[in-house]
Amino acid sequence: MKNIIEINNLRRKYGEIEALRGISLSVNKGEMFGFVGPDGAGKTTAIRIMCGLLNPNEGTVRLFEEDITENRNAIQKRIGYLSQKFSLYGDLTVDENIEFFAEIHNVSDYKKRRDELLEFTRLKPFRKRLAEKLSGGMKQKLALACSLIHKPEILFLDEPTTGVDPVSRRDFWKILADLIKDKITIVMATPYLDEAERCSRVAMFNNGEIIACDTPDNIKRSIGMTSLEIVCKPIKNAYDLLLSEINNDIQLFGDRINILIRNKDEVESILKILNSGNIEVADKRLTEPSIENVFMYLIKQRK
Ligand SMILES: Nc1ncnc2c1ncn2[C@@H]1O[C@H](COP(=O)(O)OP(=O)(O)OP(=O)(O)O)[C@@H](O)[C@H]1O
Repeated sequence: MKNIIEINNLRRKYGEIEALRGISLSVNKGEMFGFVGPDGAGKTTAIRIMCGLLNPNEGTVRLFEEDITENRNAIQKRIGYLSQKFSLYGDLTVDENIEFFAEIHNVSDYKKRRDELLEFTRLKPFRKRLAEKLSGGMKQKLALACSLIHKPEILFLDEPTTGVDPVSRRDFWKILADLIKDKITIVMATPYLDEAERCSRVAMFNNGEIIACDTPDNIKRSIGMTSLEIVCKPIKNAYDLLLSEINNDIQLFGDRINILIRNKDEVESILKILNSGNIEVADKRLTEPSIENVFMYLIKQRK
């Protein structure tokens, strides 16, 4: 089985709102597949339909080569879902939360699995702690452990690291990398474009559509642009000046400006413009565009 997930032409409306406008994609077994895009782009709706929790208005979902509408119960036993609203029980301990989810999933012989998961998520020292007393990062790791108790073959994660501090995020990603080594397939929605870079493939969602779907490297190459990064000051003046003088895609990141250029000859004319505005350029370099650059570029192209 190559494609463990196949969705075809999914459409879903909420009243007048078209949350999904005919999306299709397939996920290979063992992939770490990312759904990226702004709030409201349709990522959660797509995941809920793929988990069989919401029906589409049109289109099909096949998991493990079977149609979800025909085999919902059997398929749901083989998948895990960590939703944005996944709720732990604050008045239960770490151990008791996992036990509770084991019961929900009818896992009777759960103790060995629980120990493995606590080891795996490095939560063992905290097993007797009430869930409400855990840090944000630990809560997410416990939620992940709960959604893995029944050994799912596909794991759907909806923004699992939103609001989690950077160190815990890194820790969480190490755990996900171990899951991939164990041949679990992961589909993960994330608003963080740096997380998208860690996925084997990415679907970029915008306004209910998929505007690009490929490896991060191929997506970056696909636009045929280079990123010119300039460190200069006063940065705001430089940004305003460039916006008024050139039509390129320009983004401001702290003390640097990123400009997408098609042709290296453009560098000279951009530097001339900055010079004419008495902008002091401390550094400049050409890099491949970031996923964020590309995403903004693709969205603008469609407007
Ligand atoms: N239950 C609902 N009723 C009405 N509209 C909804 C409902 N759920 C989602 N929507 C709308 O459908 C669109 C897609 O939402 P969805 O939650 O799938 O996007 P998302 O990319 O996951 O964003 P977020 O990260 O904010 O959840 C949005 O316009 C949203 O407001």
